[in-house]
Amino acid sequence: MGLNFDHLENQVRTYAPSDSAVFWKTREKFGGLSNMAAGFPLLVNGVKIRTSEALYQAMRFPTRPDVQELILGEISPMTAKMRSKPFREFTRDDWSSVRVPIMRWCLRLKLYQNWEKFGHALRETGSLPIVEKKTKHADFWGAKYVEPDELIGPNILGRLLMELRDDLEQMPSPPEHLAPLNLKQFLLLGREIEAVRIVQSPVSILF
Ligand SMILES: Nc1nc(O)c(N)c(N[C@@H]2O[C@H](COP(=O)(O)O)[C@@H](O)[C@H]2O)n1
Repeated sequence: MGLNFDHLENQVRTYAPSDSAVFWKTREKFGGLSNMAAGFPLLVNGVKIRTSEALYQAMRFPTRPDVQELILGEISPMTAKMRSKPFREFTRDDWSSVRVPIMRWCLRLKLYQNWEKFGHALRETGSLPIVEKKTKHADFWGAKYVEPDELIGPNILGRLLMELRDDLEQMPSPPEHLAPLNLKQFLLLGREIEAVRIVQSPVSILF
């Protein structure tokens, strides 16, 4: 089941935090679900990538391998995100319509290349709604507290994670490859992204 892509930012949802798997800080409960969580390395076109956040931010700039390199070179995922900010005018022009499939692809890769660890993080949520908590704005990816017992927002990241959790239930093992997205300029460091071979990638091997 996929998300309906029409005006996603208007598709606001309401969640009861006490009955949800709410995450924000990476060291807190369910923190492994955050794109900012360390310890879920990725390998794309032979390029080592520390976090799904760094990969997602790099994908904004397919025609700027120099910017991608700066983002991927950052050790902290938050700094990788901050690195992208001065260059946002160079974001691919179709970003608002491709960012959700790109995020979905990043999350799939995070699961397939970190099968046990990320699979466990997803399963640990049981059947609870998954919600990324926002402290200031209920921006596109998360939801924010409006009352102590009410989180409201589009929560697109949480919804993609729930979709992935549903898919995981049907998958006894990771696939051998993750297909690239059928997008123009799906590039990493100047090379078209190919089908990603799924390697299990403990941090100690990669970094
Ligand atoms: N500012 C911030 N701090 C965190 O700890 C976060 N988890 C997030 N959210 C993540 O930011 C990514 C999208 O950022 P943009 O839409 O490019 O601004 C995405 O991974 C969110 O989950 N933000």
